[in-house]
Amino acid sequence: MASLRRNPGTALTPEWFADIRINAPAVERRAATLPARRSLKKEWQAAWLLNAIRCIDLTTLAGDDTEARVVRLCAKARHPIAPEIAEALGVEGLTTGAVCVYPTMVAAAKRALGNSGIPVASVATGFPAGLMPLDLRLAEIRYAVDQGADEIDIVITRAHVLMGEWAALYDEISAMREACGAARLKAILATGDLKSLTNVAKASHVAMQAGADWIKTSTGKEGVNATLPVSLVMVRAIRDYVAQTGQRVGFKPAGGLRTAKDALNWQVMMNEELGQDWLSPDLFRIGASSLLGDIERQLSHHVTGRYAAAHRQAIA
Ligand SMILES: O=C[C@H](O)COP(=O)(O)O
Repeated sequence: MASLRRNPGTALTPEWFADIRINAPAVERRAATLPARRSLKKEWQAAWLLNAIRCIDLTTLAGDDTEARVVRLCAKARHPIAPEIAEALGVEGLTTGAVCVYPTMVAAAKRALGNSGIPVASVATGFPAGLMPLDLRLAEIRYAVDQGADEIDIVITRAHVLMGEWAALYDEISAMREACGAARLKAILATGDLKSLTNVAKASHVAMQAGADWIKTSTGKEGVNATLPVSLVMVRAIRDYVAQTGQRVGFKPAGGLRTAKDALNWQVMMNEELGQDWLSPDLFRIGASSLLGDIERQLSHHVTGRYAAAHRQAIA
């Protein structure tokens, strides 16, 4: 079995990020060109949307989550588009990139996904705020892994970023990575809480130096979650890290990606900033709970020429 990509991390190396100053207006101008700059040809749009589906971490992270809802979510992850649409598009075996749930739902997801090969991601470390003693946060990671989680989406202590306590941030993420064992780690930066794009860039570097396998924008619970400007800053930090270490790190925008157009925009950015390799589930995931519905609607229209009136069974 091919070994999964891991980021070994480095020693904390402040000189690689201490002098970063992000020119926010310039980033915002560049991000604003993405949706307009590249109108994908119609026949290519379907292919890009299918690619987005295989990169989705299909997510339910709600206080009223039930095992039944998780079972329905996993069924959707295994068969994300209607059979007749898949057949018309000549697609077989399409699944989402992963399923993302709370720790106590991991076992149900593992059972429901069976031998599909779809990874289960679990949030942990006191999601979404992370304000718990470190030993309890590490215990939660170990619990999720013991339940069968293949990936752990951790949240960082935002105060470490806001106070510039980079060693403390590095140490906590390193400890979390160790607690993950064989499970891969996604570091949620909660960028909507970080006050500046410069802080987002620095936190991205520290998370990668501490061994994060992906860096992720948001929990989906902040006031502002994934945006194209923030994503641009994070993927450029990844580009710097690859140049500094030769190690590849994945990117996961999460929170508020709802439309097929969002899926196209983020993929155009990934392709233009990092290259085609970053359009694979190993290096790109979209954390989303409702995006798949709009992609399905667009694919159905692509095949039939009309929008499905009553959309397929909702998950929730
Ligand atoms: O990580 C996943 C996010 O919580 C999903 O956010 P969403 O419900 O806005 O798609």
